[in-house]
Amino acid sequence: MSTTNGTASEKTIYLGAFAHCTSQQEVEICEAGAIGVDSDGKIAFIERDIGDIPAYELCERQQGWEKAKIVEIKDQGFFFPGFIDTHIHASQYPNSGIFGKSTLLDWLNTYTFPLESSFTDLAKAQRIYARVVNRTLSHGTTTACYYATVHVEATNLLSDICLSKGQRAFVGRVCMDQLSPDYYRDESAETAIQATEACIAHVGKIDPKHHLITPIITPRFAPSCSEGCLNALGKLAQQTGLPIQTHISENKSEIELVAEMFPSSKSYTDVYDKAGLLNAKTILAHAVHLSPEERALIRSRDAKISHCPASNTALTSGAAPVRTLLDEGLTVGLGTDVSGGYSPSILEEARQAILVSRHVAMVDGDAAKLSTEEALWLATRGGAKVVGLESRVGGFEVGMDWDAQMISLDVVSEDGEMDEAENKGPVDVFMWESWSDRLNKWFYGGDDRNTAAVWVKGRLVHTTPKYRG
Ligand SMILES: Nc1nc2[nH]cnc2c(=O)[nH]1
Ligand SMILES: [Zn+2]
Repeated sequence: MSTTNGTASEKTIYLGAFAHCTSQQEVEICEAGAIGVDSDGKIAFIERDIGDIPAYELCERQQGWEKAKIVEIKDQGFFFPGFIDTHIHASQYPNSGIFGKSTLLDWLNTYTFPLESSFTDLAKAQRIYARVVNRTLSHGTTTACYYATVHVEATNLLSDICLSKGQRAFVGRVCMDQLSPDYYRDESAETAIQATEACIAHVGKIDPKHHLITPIITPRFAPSCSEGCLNALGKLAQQTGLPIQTHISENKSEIELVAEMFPSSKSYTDVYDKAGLLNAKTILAHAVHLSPEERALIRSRDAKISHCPASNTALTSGAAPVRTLLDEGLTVGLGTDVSGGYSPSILEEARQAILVSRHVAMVDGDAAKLSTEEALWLATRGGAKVVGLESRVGGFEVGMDWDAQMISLDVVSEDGEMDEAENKGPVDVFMWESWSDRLNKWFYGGDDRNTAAVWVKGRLVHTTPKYRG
């Protein structure tokens, strides 16, 4: 069950344990915390050790907070920052898990283009987009970078749905004027630009200051865009200052194709750079097979990378060298890449990042291994940097927005029996675990049953029966 509170938030104090990343290697866990969130959704104060002070006393201690609402973690759980999905195709959600043994280029033709082309049907778009936003919220995703389709009306609908359900979103109308089948492509570079401008104008009407929704310029990937289209989108990005998202260096056949199609460019990365599409607001998904020169170019432009390990494994694209990317100073976040990736969960993606890093380590050595802390950092602070919101979301600090999830863990009964009446989560706590153990048990074993409630900018956007606010 999911209920939402569409009203403006009231002053609220969140009581109980909380955890968040304080650096790429460190998670701070406070066992008895109190976080005050003002009616504008911003964190006003954080107390790290309230001991057993009763809630009413805490309210009286903070001037102006006497009448604050209290939301308390009553069982074994903790507050955690909302997840940031830096790369997800909302339109492909119905195909999650359906990819067989395909690889990128045949997967696009077999599964993806037929589904995306059907978004002329607005009733279908409404149903799918409502579901994917509900589903990602239920997994704790408070910010998502969405690819929609080429269709203006359906893309605008996705923006409307994110706004009404309260999810922070970057919404991209997909541009593709060559190579895809006739039934699914932009007629020309000019129509691709006009359609993109129409989607930007729509967001300008529903959320003019981009409080929650931001349009994002979206050339699908180099092979599906003519040079004219890439150049025009680069110009549009420069004129509007809007962010850009695209795919890069995902699959070896794709890279060969780019080399054939753009012979005057030095590399895949150079294609985007020449078109003015490589800057500090560019999000490049995959980045599996980049050369050292390409990584240096990306770094010099301060462009960002969305690591999509589940998709890279499912489509046999390769294992991205995340340790190398991080060591070279590139900014990295996580992307589910639904439906190249099979899951809408960033927690699952973080686990996959760890497992893929183990496979890289089996070839390149132990230094490639990511830790739980690093994967959680990629899922929160790293993602926030990728989308340019690192001062607002991704952690708990005074002045940041309350984009958060309440994680709830179940305690095993004395006799070990399961109470079938309750919708128990998959993580069992025996009460001998340290807080770090609990965090790891959630990380490796948890799912959306453990996400009791979710807030964006202080607004409650998802709850389960486990939430007792
Ligand atoms: N994973 C993935 N790669 C792409 N490259 C171009 N389009 C796509 C897509 O939809 N998914
Ligand atoms: Zn993708």
